[in-house]
Amino acid sequence: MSVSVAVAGATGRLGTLVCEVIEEHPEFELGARLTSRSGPDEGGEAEILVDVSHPDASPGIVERAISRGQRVIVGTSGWDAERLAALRARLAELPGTGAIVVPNFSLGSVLGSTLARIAAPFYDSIEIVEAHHPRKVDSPSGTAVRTAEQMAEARGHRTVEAPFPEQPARGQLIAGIPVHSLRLAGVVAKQEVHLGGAGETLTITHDTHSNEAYRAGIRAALEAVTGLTGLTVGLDSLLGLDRIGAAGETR
Ligand SMILES: NC(=O)C1=CN([C@@H]2O[C@H](COP(=O)(O)OP(=O)(O)OC[C@H]3O[C@@H](n4cnc5c(N)ncnc54)[C@H](OP(=O)(O)O)[C@@H]3O)[C@@H](O)[C@H]2O)C=CC1
Ligand SMILES: O=C(O)C1=N[C@H](C(=O)O)C[C@H](O)C1
Repeated sequence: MSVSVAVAGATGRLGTLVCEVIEEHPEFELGARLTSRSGPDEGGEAEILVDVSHPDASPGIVERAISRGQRVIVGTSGWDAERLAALRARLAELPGTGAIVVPNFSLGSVLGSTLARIAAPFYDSIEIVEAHHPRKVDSPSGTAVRTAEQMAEARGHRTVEAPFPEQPARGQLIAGIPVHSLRLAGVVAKQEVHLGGAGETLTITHDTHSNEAYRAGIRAALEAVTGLTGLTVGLDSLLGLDRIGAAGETR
């Protein structure tokens, strides 16, 4: 018997792809296509809820889903460290529940952020530039926020060079790291992490050329979520990337 999945944000760019992945997968069936006009109880009978809606709506959608016992996959942006901490605490109050928040379903993006995390302790000069299509509703991107937070943590929150409160054109500080956002026709999604040291720079760039980049990650999250309890952030642990570069890791 197939597992029923409800999709919040089903009419959107990402939601359309999520519905396609579910419909093509032999183990899942699309239980509900939810939009901004759906009622709070719609889709409640599904075993899994995928939220790919809007950063402002996402916390409410996720709270309703976990409180009725659904496994949850979140692809919506806006889940910064503060929101993640609140969700982790909430899941701990509801034993047996589980959610995975995936800032970026693309393999290359996850690898790029992992490389940035590994490099972060070795440089004191770090900036992130992200570019997206002009219809993106938020900035900076969820991926850039997550990358900055992971890099800051890897640095033990040691500050980067040149704080600049009086110079807004130098970017928005996220976890102490300047982040710059571009919104440009012709772009799908791009992130550059720039690191500077004595006599050298290192740039880690990832380009998303089409939403096809998200397909495999969506499938991986769907296949994993029923077996997860508590909060999982990113595809890192599903890909075995979370331990690479961590203290004590030798591979
Ligand atoms: N994790 C990842 O890899 C990726 C994440 N994203 C993120 O996914 C989210 C959606 O992006 P995208 O598909 O481009 O956005 P779209 O604007 O194309 O679609 C948004 C969807 O959410 C619904 N929606 C909008 N507002 C609300 C609301 N208040 N309550 C419930 N549903 C609502 C819309 O319904 P309606 O049709 O009624 O307006 C629509 O179905 C963004 O946060 C984006 O950053 C995007 C790509 C990849
Ligand atoms: O809105 C988008 O398009 C994307 N949003 C996510 C983000 O905010 O990081 C993921 C990806 O960059 C595409």
